[in-house]
Amino acid sequence: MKALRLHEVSAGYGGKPVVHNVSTTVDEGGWFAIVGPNGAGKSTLLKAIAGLVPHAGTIEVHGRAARSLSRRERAREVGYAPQKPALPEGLTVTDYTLLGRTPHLGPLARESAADLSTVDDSLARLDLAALSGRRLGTLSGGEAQRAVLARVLAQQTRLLLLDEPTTGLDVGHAQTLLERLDRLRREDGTTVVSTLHDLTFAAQYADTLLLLDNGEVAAEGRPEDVLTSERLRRHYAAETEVLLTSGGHPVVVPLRAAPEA
Ligand SMILES: Nc1ncnc2c1ncn2[C@@H]1O[C@H](COP(=O)(O)OP(=O)(O)OP(=O)(O)O)[C@@H](O)[C@H]1O
Repeated sequence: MKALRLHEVSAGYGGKPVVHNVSTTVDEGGWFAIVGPNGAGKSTLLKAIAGLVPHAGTIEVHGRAARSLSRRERAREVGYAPQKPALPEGLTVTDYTLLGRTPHLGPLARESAADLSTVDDSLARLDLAALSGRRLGTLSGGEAQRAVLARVLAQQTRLLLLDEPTTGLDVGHAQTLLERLDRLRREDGTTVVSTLHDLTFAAQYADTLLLLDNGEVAAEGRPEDVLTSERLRRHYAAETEVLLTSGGHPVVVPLRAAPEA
């Protein structure tokens, strides 16, 4: 089964689409990265899939029309981590992560021992156990980013929508985070759909890239097929050289202009 199926999806704000006619499918257990220049519509497309922005066309999540899902049903199917989350500063990391269990709580809205154990597991997976009692307002940017992911992991959905999950992380923390997500994907069969600005990271982790420009699909396919210096010039106005790692993954190197004589 496909985790996600989009057919001629348009989405935008105030009735004005900024994403136009996107059709694609995402395999269950795959990692699908949406890339493209600033303002291309990447976040808007993710928000449309998460049900936060209205859309035209069809979005199916695990074979069910997204429009037909109640909020609670959707929250059990789809976990969404925004690029700029509004964090309640006074909540502890544990209490915030526990919010991820909300769609699973029974009528009395009391969390069970199993819910608490899921929270502990999510915190451990993101290396946050030592910070579990800290208030969100006291965390560094990278720690707060991990807390947001812990809440989404605690939601235990089969599909994760992650908007720039490595924003504000240094190369080591970004790599560790992407490795953790990759492990989750391999161990639990979770599907990851993420936007990623770092094309070299995107090429390392995603099996498919969707290149959006001006709200339209400019290219889609394997990273080594999508990332060409010609496309990066056309869609990003960037001069680059695309190298290959020994493992065959593209590496995008920005080139400095030749100094004027
Ligand atoms: N809430 C909003 N109301 C009106 N326009 C918006 C809103 N959010 C985004 N837009 C506009 O929609 C377009 C696409 O924005 P979006 O955030 O989806 O792009 P993006 O590809 O994620 O960009 P970036 O790489 O800069 O994060 C932009 O022109 C942006 O100004």
